[in-house]
Amino acid sequence: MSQIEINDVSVVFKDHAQAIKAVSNVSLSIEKAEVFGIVGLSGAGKSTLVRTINGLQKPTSGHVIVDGVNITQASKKRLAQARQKMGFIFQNFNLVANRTIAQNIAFALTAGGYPKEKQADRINELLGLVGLADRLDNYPGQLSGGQKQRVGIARALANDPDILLCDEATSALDTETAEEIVEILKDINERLHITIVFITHQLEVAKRLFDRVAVMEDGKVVEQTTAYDLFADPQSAMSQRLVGRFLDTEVPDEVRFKLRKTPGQLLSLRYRGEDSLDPIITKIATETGVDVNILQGRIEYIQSRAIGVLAVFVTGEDSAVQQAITQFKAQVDYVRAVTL
Ligand SMILES: Nc1ncnc2c1ncn2[C@@H]1O[C@H](COP(=O)(O)OP(=O)(O)OP(=O)(O)O)[C@@H](O)[C@H]1O
Repeated sequence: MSQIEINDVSVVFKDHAQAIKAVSNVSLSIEKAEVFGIVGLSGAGKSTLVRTINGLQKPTSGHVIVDGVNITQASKKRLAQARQKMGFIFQNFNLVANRTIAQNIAFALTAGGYPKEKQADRINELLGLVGLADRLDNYPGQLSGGQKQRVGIARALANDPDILLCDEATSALDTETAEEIVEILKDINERLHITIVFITHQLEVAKRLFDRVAVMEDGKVVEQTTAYDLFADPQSAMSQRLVGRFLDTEVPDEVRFKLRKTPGQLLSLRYRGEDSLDPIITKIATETGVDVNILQGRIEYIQSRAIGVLAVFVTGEDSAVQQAITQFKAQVDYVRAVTL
């Protein structure tokens, strides 16, 4: 059995006369020690779904099992015990402003029944883990956003959880700070083998952190795959939209303007591996009689594997261009005709 089993879960909110189906018949299995991401646009149902894992949100139908415990039907006592084993990291840190960093973490330790006399050592240990051992007497207001989130992580780890649930944990941070937080979480996952479930709309985080990912749209999971395959060959329209924004080559407006005056087709290509597409391009150009101009190209690495990203402009007789597009589609993982 997987560590987290989400079985046919739906959540319906009654808002006056209206019923909002925030989560719609979602089933997911999350394995021990993996980093599982949930991505989607705002309002897709990500937070609501993740809150069913620690019982903060009761499903309207379906059930969630964590480490063999049916969270949906558990008694209050059993649910409280299960929750101790799940740390939660919030977008806005949720630190108590008029308490020191040490006191903020002490709250979590006390809630978890950690012996009072051992708390000071544990707080030092936890803050050491996130590189903030020298800030324990500071107040949250004296820390930067990134530092606050480190405290959020230390607090979430207080009671030795098996699972960390992270709701947009990097979204309030600048890119560089977000990367630092991602590195800390990666390290925690690797060293402590803690399962991480991470909600985000930031594809940069998905690229750096996730092993597997579920894509949500309108309460449903529309795709479930590895992080690499999500980027290399997204299947659903929503995944293509999200990844497209992140991976597509940006052709500058001036170039677009020029290209508009030239009969031809702009193509966005993606392919697995580091090898150059030159031989394929030359072959297609020779066989169909089109010209293929490479406008842009780069290699991205996801889970240490390469994805090539290329923008090419294909010119020639209409039928030859169409033939070339068909050949590209047959030989390259992902091909999208871009409207200029
Ligand atoms: N307590 C609630 N009462 C009524 N509707 C709710 C409640 N919580 C969430 N919703 C609605 O459920 C839908 C899903 O919201 P949810 O917060 O889960 O999405 P999300 O993907 O996490 O988006 P965001 O990233 O913006 O938080 C939205 O339409 C939202 O308005």
